[in-house]
This record gives sequence, C-alpha cells and structure tokens, in this order.
Amino acid sequence: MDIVQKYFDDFTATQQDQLKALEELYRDWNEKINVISRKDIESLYEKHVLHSLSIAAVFHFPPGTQVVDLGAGGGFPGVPLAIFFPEVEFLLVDSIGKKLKVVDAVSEAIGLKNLQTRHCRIEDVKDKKFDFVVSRAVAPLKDLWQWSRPLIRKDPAKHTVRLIEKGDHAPGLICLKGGDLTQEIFESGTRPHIMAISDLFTEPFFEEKYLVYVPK
Ligand SMILES: C[S@@+](CC[C@H](N)C(=O)[O-])C[C@H]1O[C@@H](n2cnc3c(N)ncnc32)[C@H](O)[C@@H]1O
Repeated sequence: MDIVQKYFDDFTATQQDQLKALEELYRDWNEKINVISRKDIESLYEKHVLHSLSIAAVFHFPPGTQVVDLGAGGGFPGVPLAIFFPEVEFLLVDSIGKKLKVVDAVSEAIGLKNLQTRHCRIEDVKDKKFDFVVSRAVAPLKDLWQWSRPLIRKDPAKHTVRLIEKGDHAPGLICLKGGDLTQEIFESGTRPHIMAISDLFTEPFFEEKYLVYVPK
C-alpha cells in the first residue's frame, strides 16, 4: 500500500480503506479462484494496483466518463481505477464468468458504486458506447483496436464535454503493454501514443512497460 501512496498522496479516507482492503480480499479469493499468479499476490500493490493506476497518472477522466475494461479478469486495471475515479462509470467485461465473480465480491466488499461487470466476449457488447476502453494483458493491439473501435464514442459524451479541461485526452483505447512493441504496432495499423511507465514510477518492475493510447 505504501508504494501506491508514494506516488498518489491525496486519497480520501474511503479510498484508503478500499485500497487497503484489497490485499486480504484478493488473498482470500485467489485461494478459491486463481486470478493473480501466486507469487504476484505478494506484490499486489506494485504489480497490479500501481500498474493499473499508471493510467490515472496520465489520464484525467472527468466525472460521468464511461469506461470499459476489456478482458478485466480479476479486476485489473478496472478495480483500482474505479477506486481512484469514484465519479466515473466502469464496466468490466470478461469472457470467463468465474473471474468476474471475484470482481463482484471485491467490489461489493469495498462498497464500489461505480463498477458493473458483464460476462461476455467484448465483441458481443452492442448496447453501449464508451469514452475509453482500458485493457491489460489481453490481446495484440490489432485485435484490441478492432474490438474497441466500434465501442468508442467519436466525441466525448455531452455530459462530460463541459467538464473536460484543456489538455485532457480524446476518447480512445488505453492499454498496458510490455516489451518491444514495434511489430505489434506495425501490424495494428494504428499510430498510438506511447508513454513509458518507467518515467512515472521508478521501480524496476516498470522498466519496458508502456501505456499505449490510440485516440479514436
Ligand atoms: C491474461 S488475462 C488478464 C486479466 C486482467 N486484465 C489482468 O491484467 O489481470 C486476459 C483476460 O482477457 C479475457 N479475454 C480475452 N479475450 C477476450 C474477449 N474477446 N472478450 C472478453 N474477454 C476476453 C480472458 O478471459 C482473460 O480473463
């Protein structure tokens, strides 16, 4: 938890309690349904929570923004982001229902009101549009972009426009990726903005980890 507060120091008491509760909740749930590798549970706050929050270090989501987490698994990056942005709506989608059971249990235990889950493939989400798609460790950029594109609003929703400040980002796909992305980006046919997470956080884990942002 200290590692999160090293970089983000203005959490409310509620947010601090929610973040603190994650360790025990994920430790318990992970025994029943494996959503995090057993060795990673020891570094939950670095490898999962802080990694997820790298999105919050760069992107400001105004209240009312709608975000879908594509392939959320056990809730990353969606759960830490839903804690960080209590006035933003999150839908966490995954094709494996039991992983979302963990998300629902964690979300309920910490009292998140701004998070919903949906058990389906992302290609089957047809009834909603979003300002942002977020995703970690799901598929090559080509697929992520093909799936995300029809889900992203062309322009920010009317209710968020008036809240968007100068310098905020246009709707798009934000994914967390690692390693050499040259080939993957080439094959995706997109021209993303790439941000090195090691410029934000100094821990060795974040070397060669990137935020990849494809505006619509
Ligand atoms: C390696 S896990 C990553 C989970 C989580 N994002 C994380 O970083 O901890 C990839 C997840 O993506 C889900 N997934 C893959 N393709 C999907 C699709 N087309 N629609 C919905 N979920 C998908 C899988 O079911 C799996 O839970």
